[in-house]
Amino acid sequence: MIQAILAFIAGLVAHHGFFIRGEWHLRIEKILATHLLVASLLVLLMKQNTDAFAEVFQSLGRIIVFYLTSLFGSITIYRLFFHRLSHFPGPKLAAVSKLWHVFHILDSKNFRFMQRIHHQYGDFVRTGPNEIAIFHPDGLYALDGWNNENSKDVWYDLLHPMSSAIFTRDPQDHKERRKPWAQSFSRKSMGLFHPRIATISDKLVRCIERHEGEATNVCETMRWFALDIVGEIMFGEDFKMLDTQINIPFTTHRARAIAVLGPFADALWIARLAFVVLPFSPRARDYTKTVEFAYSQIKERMQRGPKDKKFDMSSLFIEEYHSLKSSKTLEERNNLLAGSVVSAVMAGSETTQAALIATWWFLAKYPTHADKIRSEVCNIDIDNHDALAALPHLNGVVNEVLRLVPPALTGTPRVTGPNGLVVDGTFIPPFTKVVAPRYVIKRRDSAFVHPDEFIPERWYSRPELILHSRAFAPFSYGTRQCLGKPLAYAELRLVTAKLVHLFNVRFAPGYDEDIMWRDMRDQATAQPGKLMCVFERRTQADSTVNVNKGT
Ligand code: HEM
Repeated sequence: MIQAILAFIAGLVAHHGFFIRGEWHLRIEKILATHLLVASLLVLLMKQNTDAFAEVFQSLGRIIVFYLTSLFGSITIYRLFFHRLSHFPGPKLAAVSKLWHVFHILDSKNFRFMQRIHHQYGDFVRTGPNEIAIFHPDGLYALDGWNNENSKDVWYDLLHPMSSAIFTRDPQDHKERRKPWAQSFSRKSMGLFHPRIATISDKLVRCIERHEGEATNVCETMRWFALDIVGEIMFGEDFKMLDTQINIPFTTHRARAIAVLGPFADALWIARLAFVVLPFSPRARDYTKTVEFAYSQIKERMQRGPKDKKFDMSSLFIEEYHSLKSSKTLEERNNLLAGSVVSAVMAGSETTQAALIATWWFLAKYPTHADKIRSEVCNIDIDNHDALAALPHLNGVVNEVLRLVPPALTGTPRVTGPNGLVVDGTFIPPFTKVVAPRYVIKRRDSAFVHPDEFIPERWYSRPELILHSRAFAPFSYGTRQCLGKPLAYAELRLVTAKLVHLFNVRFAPGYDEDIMWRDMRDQATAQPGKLMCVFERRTQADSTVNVNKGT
């Protein structure tokens, strides 16, 4: 009996003395080890009083049951009735444990799940024990707008111990780490990159021409393009995927590694626990291989120097690596270098790839928009980025795609500052995890008229269809906004303009156009489902038809 009482008290102490305070996701190994150690000590102690192992393990089992009952009982009661978020609406089980959310998004469809939650519970919903999802159109600005006090959530320890501008949670470090990225995408650097992006877009054209008139796997082709661009910009040399039309092994490892993020991104400790317990599991190996690939590329680049003396992002990361020699250890610098490369490869390809796939879905579905772009590009130099940036319909299409399929579908969680956060009169207490699900917010009818419809004109000739411009923000706001935005826009404009100019596009015969939506996964970035299209080279006659139609 005394054992049971002590175990019960230990459960209460563990909750109120430890788990209720601070962050534990990075100490999961220690928590596990400590519990195993205590259990072993208990076995040794009990073994002194009896020789019967069965009796010892029976007692241990009883202690564990009492300990866990009191620990989780205390957690449940506290979270349901005494937590400062208990007055927010939301599913009761979500308030008790994040596992409830994880269970509902095992299919990696968090963006759809969040939409259902919003419809059921409104603008501010408790989606986790210490988490509020903000669906109000002001949500994105409230999280990242200028002068906000919010910080990055534990999600950003995803690559720990690796780090980068994207993943560092320390505001001062973040400021410093942004510098090489900002320089990479400055006007001057972009001026050097534009001709190289144009060269790779020509490779894309040739790649599509090889399958002209046949069904093209758009997801695969756009993945090759996006990764070849990253290779070129990052290392001064593309991965030759458009040339060979073969996936490098990295793509498979990466796809399997990020699949873990679909259900577990918001419960990072589960993924960490699984990696600790099963370090040789296929998923853990995929993650390791993904990181190893990125690291091997940068090490090779360090040894060989810049390719043909071309400027690349690596030169800035390598410069940063050397400049930190006196302030960081070798291990820290290696972790920063590897983290920066992994971040660049992921952020630079997964996002644009998703937007490009969605672009071809919309243009195959609504060919009149392709015609409108054609009429804009027929008299300009398509490789001239400034000229493309000035075309209203082209940019309307790009923005409308980013609105309806934001490459960061949900994500970018924050923690409110010491003064909490007020959004539309609702006070969210200090140190609460907050998330503003992009996909849902961008489809709110209080933000956009006919929110589910594809209307590129809203971005130039029909501004009355935008009710709440702050709900857009596909690249986020403020000091944490996307640094790759100039590169992303350059790719999206150029590929859309060039392919539309040269090809007619339609869905492949027999292709079910719902598949891209139905199979879309939310794995930190959007992973659209399969898209099969036919690209047919345009002839002079096509152009004449369009001119006659006045498109
Ligand atoms: C359509 C394409 C893209 C979209 C929609 C997009 C979106 C975003 C968003 C929403 C964030 C904020 C993330 C957060 O707070 O955690 C972000 C950050 C970032 N993105 Fe992008 N991105 C795109 C392309 C790119 C590209 C091509 C690169 C460069 C290789 C890039 C580099 C970055 C970096 C470095 C950050 C971190 C900024 C910071 O925290 O200071 N992105 N992006």
